Amino acid sequence: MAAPGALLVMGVSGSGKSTVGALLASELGWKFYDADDYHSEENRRKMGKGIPLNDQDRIPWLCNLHDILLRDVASGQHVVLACSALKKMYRDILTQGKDGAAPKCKESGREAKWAKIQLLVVHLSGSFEVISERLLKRKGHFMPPELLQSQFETLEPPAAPEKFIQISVNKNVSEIIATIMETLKMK
Ligand SMILES: Nc1ncnc2c1ncn2[C@@H]1O[C@H](COP(=O)(O)OP(=O)(O)O)[C@@H](O)[C@H]1O
Ligand SMILES: O=C(O)[C@H](O)[C@@H](O)[C@H](O)[C@H](O)COP(=O)(O)O
Repeated sequence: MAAPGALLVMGVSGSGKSTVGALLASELGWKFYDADDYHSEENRRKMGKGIPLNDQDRIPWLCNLHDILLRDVASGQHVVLACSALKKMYRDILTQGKDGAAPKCKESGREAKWAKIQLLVVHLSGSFEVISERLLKRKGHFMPPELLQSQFETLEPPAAPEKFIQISVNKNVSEIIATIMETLKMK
């Protein structure tokens, strides 16, 4: 795989995407996007009420993120995106835009350009017990811990041909960052 232009840090709520993604971007000098910041008010309200999002809620959000990434990567900017991206279809929308969401992504005509972009997926993986414990301690976040079960049910871990690495959330943040940096050096 050629050096990735974009890196997706994915996983269920509370797996450490925002923490790891922000630190990693700062270490690499890459631009950082946290997908949490791009949810509509409606999506936030829904999650806040303890109702899991469905495909319909997530597709426009993912298309918007795709458009943002496409614009950056096309201009030579390297990016780290922290995003749940729980299903394979969601990751396909992030990378290809059009696939699975043809009429909804504004930039869908440009996927030929995107096809050349290398995306490395970093899956932060852990047990329900460890992650729920972290969520119960986390303060000031709109996502209620009760939604974690549905996140695990929705999760489709990345698999070949996706370019991915899986890292255990049991490692501390520095170890996780070091593993990702090592992987990037080998690309
Ligand atoms: N590897 C880790 N080890 C211990 N605690 C972590 C680790 N990664 C994240 N945390 C903590 O777990 C909580 C959830 O992390 P966060 O980055 O908000 O996850 P996400 O963005 O996936 O929802 C935060 O309180 C964070 O400080
Ligand atoms: O796809 C979704 O259902 C949401 O994106 C969700 O997975 C995400 O986790 C929330 O944005 C909460 O934010 P945290 O992941 O930071 O808890």
